[in-house]
Amino acid sequence: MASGTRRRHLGGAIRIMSLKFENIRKTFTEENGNEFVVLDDISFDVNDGEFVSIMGPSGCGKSTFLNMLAGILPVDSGEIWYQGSAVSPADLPSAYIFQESRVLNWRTVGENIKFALKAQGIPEAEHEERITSTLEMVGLENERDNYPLRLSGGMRQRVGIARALSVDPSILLMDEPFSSLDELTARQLREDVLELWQETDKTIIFVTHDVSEAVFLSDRVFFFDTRGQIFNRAEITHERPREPDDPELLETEAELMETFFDHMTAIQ
Ligand SMILES: Nc1ncnc2c1ncn2[C@@H]1O[C@H](COP(=O)(O)OP(=O)(O)OP(=O)(O)O)[C@@H](O)[C@H]1O
Repeated sequence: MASGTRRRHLGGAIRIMSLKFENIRKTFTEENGNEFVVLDDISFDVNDGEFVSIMGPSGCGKSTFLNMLAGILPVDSGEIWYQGSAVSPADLPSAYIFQESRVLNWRTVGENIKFALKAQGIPEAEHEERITSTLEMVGLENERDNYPLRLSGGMRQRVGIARALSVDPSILLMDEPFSSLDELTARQLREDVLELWQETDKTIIFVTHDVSEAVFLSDRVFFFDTRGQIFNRAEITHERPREPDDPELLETEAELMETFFDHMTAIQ
């Protein structure tokens, strides 16, 4: 993947708020009929081309939030604004990258991407170019005719990324995409995703429960708690490119973890 230069979104001259969530609320009903609140009054905005992470403990509603943005789950109440208009999730130009790549094992890598292109109604005439270019972007140009089960976990996740990129979404929704990979592979993929982000200028909303991953990747990190609220909005101002083991990044991680534990203890 080629390296690219990138404007800085935060603190730089260009800062366009494109996506806004207002008072998003979600409840589920338990088997006994009791309703419980998963997300309560979630409000934040995301700048065009920004990399934001949603961080929080297991069960705090991170995936639920992303699933609502993807239209997989209905939003109970609240509004989503995109480029100045109130929209429904179906109107968001987004693509989802799941924790498990969710590729179709009985189709080749190329066919998996074609499947996504057809599902999105992309004209047939564009398929060839899109398949070729997105496989090149993720370094899988030689695997087009291979089947996913013959690929490593990291490569399968790259197929998932290529499939998402192939429909050219403005917004990428990523739900713990590297959590099932070994740390070396995850590190490589984090760097590759950052390069792709820099080259393509996508807006990324990334869910993780790993604070070091959030700090390494993000412009801002929104911390959700078990009451379904945002309790910390952290701007990560470290220069890019970043090194995962940079002592300054580690210091930021430690500070955020302390804030996190203090808060979780306080609300227990
Ligand atoms: N469809 C559903 N029906 C009922 N309850 C649900 C449903 N989906 C999620 N939940 C519950 O909502 C809560 C939030 O789940 P969610 O998967 O969003 O959490 P999460 O923060 O992504 O957790 P993790 O990091 O473990 O993936 C959990 O208590 C979960 O059991």
